[in-house]
Amino acid sequence: MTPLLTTTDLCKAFGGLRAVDHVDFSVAPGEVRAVIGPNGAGKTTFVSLVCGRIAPTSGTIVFDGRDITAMPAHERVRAGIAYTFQITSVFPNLTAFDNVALPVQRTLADGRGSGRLRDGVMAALSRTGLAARAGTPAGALSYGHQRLLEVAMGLALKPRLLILDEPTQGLSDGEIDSFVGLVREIARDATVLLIEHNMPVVMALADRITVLDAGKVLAEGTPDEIRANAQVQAAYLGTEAA
Ligand SMILES: Nc1ncnc2c1ncn2[C@@H]1O[C@H](COP(=O)(O)OP(=O)(O)OP(=O)(O)O)[C@@H](O)[C@H]1O
Repeated sequence: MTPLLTTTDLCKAFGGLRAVDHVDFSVAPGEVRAVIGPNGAGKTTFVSLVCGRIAPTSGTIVFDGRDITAMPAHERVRAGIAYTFQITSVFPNLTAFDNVALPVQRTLADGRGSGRLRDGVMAALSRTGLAARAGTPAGALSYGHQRLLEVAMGLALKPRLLILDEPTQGLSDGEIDSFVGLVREIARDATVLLIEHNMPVVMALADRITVLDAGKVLAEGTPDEIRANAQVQAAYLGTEAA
């Protein structure tokens, strides 16, 4: 199957530090791919290169058959890549509805119809379980709901590739369970790239896992293969995956 996303020999250096170091990476359409690794392994830098927030030092990125290495971030959004940030990035003074309306407007390039805008916003809020909170200012939502609102903002773009950077950080156990259900639902019509430290979430959701360590791909495989990989255990998993 033709991959949806491929990086070839992708590198990002910050001065002398190789944050992403010759990464060859490929994701099939429809896959949920987890990217794991110790703090500072280069996970956020890697997905920032994919979504265009930062430019690579060298290497290429191909999305859906197109070389997007030099494409500006906003065009990548239009091409179907959505990224939810590690740090809460909602506008606290706007309602949940208005936060989601911002990205929905981008998908309605012809600017037609407030009905379509409302439908698009409410669809994204409903999928994330936030429909009843449409009128609440985002800053008044719980932390967990603000994280879900970010996912709703990403979903509103109708992405083909949704990148979630540590989405369960700060969520309660109950919120994490609903989040796992939400990602399964999202994965029915989008490819998901998930950076996640919570190993039970990774093992529950990922079709395949890529392990980064010091900017390089240390291992790649199914959850079972990664769990059984001695090198990964030594570098990262420890007892967490037990
Ligand atoms: N803008 C920057 N300037 C300089 N160094 C940076 C910059 N961004 C990241 N780094 C460094 O690059 C390395 C990789 O960082 P990155 O945030 O990608 O790791 P990570 O795997 O996402 O870590 P974490 O799990 O802690 O979020 C780290 O050593 C970090 O300090």
